[in-house]
Parts: sequence; C-alpha cells; structure tokens
Amino acid sequence: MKKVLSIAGSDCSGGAGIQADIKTICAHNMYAMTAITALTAQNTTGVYDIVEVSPEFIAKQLDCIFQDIYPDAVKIGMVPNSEIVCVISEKLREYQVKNIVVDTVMVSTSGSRLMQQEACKVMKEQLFPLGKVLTPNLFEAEVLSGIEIKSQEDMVLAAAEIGKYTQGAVLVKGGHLTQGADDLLYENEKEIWYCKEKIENPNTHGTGCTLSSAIACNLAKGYSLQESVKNAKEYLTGAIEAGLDLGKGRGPLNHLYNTVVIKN
Ligand SMILES: Nc1ncnc2c1ncn2[C@@H]1O[C@H](COP(=O)(O)OP(=O)(O)O)[C@@H](O)[C@H]1O
Ligand SMILES: Cc1ncc(COP(=O)(O)OP(=O)(O)O)c(N)n1
Repeated sequence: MKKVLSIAGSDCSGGAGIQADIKTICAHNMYAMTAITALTAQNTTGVYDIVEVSPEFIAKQLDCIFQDIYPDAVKIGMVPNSEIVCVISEKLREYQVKNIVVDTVMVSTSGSRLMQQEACKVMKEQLFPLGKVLTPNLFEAEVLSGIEIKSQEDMVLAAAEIGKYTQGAVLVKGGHLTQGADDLLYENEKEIWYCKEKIENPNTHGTGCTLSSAIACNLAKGYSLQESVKNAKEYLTGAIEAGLDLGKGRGPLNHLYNTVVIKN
C-alpha cells in the first residue's frame, strides 16, 4: 500500500488542513500519516484561534514517521512560522524525501492569517527548492511574485517568477477568479492549463488542501506531475460537485462520493 504524509495544521471542523488531507488520502486507497504543525479552532464561519506546535515536537513527529514508515509522497500545508519552516526543511533534507507538494498556505479564505508574514522569505529559501510542485492560490501567487494578477497572462508571469525558487514547477490555482476555475501548471517554462467551469456551490472549504494532497497521492502512485495534477483536479471537482451542506458558513467537501460504503 502506498503511504502519504501530510505535514499541516489541524482543522477541528474537518473541512481543511490535516483532516481534509486524511480524507483525501483514504479516498485514494492509501495509508495516511500526519505531522501536525498547529491546532486551529475553526469552523465553516472562520478561524477563531491558533496554537502553534513547538519545532522540537514537530521534529520528533517527523523522526518517528521517517524512521519507521517511509512515505511515498509528502504534502506540506500550514507552516505557521520561520522556525517550523526550518525544522521541516532540515528533516526533509535529512531523510532525502523526493515527492514533495508544497501548498503555500498563508491566509484562510475567511481572512485569517495562517502563516506569520516573516516566514514567507524563509519558506522561499528553505522549502521551495525541495518541492516538486508549489500550489499557490491567486493571492499567494501575488505575494510570492510581487505581480498583481488580473488575467491569465499575469498568472503565467507570476508562475515564472515563483518558479525561480523551485525545481521548476508551480501550479497557480484559479479558484478565486471571477469566471471559471482554471489552474495553470508552469513546468520547465511550459504552460499547461487545467480548465473547469466554476461549480455553483458555496461549500468550498478545504479545496486547496484537498487538491494538494490529491496531487501527492498521484505522485505516490508514480504518475507524472502533469497526470497527477489532472487526476487531482478531477477528484477535487467530484468532491465539490457531490456537495454537502454542513455548517453555517462555507461548508466542507464530500470526500465519500466515490468510495464503497460499508453497511452496518
Ligand atoms: N467553485 C469552484 N468550482 C470548481 N472548482 C473550484 C471552485 N472553487 C475552487 N475551485 C478549485 O479548487 C482548487 C483550489 O483553488 P483555490 O480555491 O484557488 O485555492 P485555495 O483553497 O488555496 O484558496 C483549484 O483547483 C480551483 O480551481
Ligand atoms: C489548518 C488549515 N490549513 C489550511 C487552511 C486553508 O485551507 P484551503 O483549502 O487552502 O482554503 P480555504 O478552506 O481557507 O478556502 C485552513 N483553513 N486551515
């Protein structure tokens, strides 16, 4: 069985973060492992508090995982501060991890900061070179590239700029475009577009987390990056379309739409 590790923050309401990643990995029939970087008190209406895990304890979680059950791919989500960026980068280098997806989580869609601003520079220098692909949303791509994004051409320019810090691949997600949900994979100076209609469903909490962990699952299976993004986007679109209507705000996705139900 393939094994996928999520290094990310916990969302107690189960829509985003570690919980979305575990659901995604299980739906891909794979074994899920987690190293938790932060606890968040959040739900479908917003993020209300954050407790950061100490870098020392994150190092211990990673040692326990890598020394015992070595993952086939790793997804990195919420990394709240510079010290945590450094310890994760060190451990990934020490254990020579290859299939790494870096979701550059900065601010939740509800507007709460999930990463301290000063960690951005350290993330670029330490973590980006280790990632097989980075997955910024439009806002994150603007911050990381310094380019204002108003069009698909701007998405390409931003991806090219961010790509300078990586092994060559950046997926700029277009979920916050006013029309369509078109994502751009910029790989070795080549543009590949993954285009979908915007689904009229307000319940999209955890879309970014789900997409990045689904990409990690596909890389673990041995698919190329382009195939992995294609398959992950299909999985994500299915989970948005299948629709759940939970909570008072922007609800979670339905990860069970394609799984065999075990009857009691
Ligand atoms: N309403 C929607 N319909 C279809 N796809 C969507 C919708 N909202 C987001 N997506 C897709 O979800 C993924 C995550 O994108 P985005 O929402 O931009 O990231 P984040 O969750 O990090 O803010 C992308 O593949 C994007 O195209
Ligand atoms: C713990 C935690 N990690 C990440 C996020 C952000 O989730 P994401 O899927 O990128 O986007 P939104 O759900 O905020 O649209 C989070 N909220 N919590």
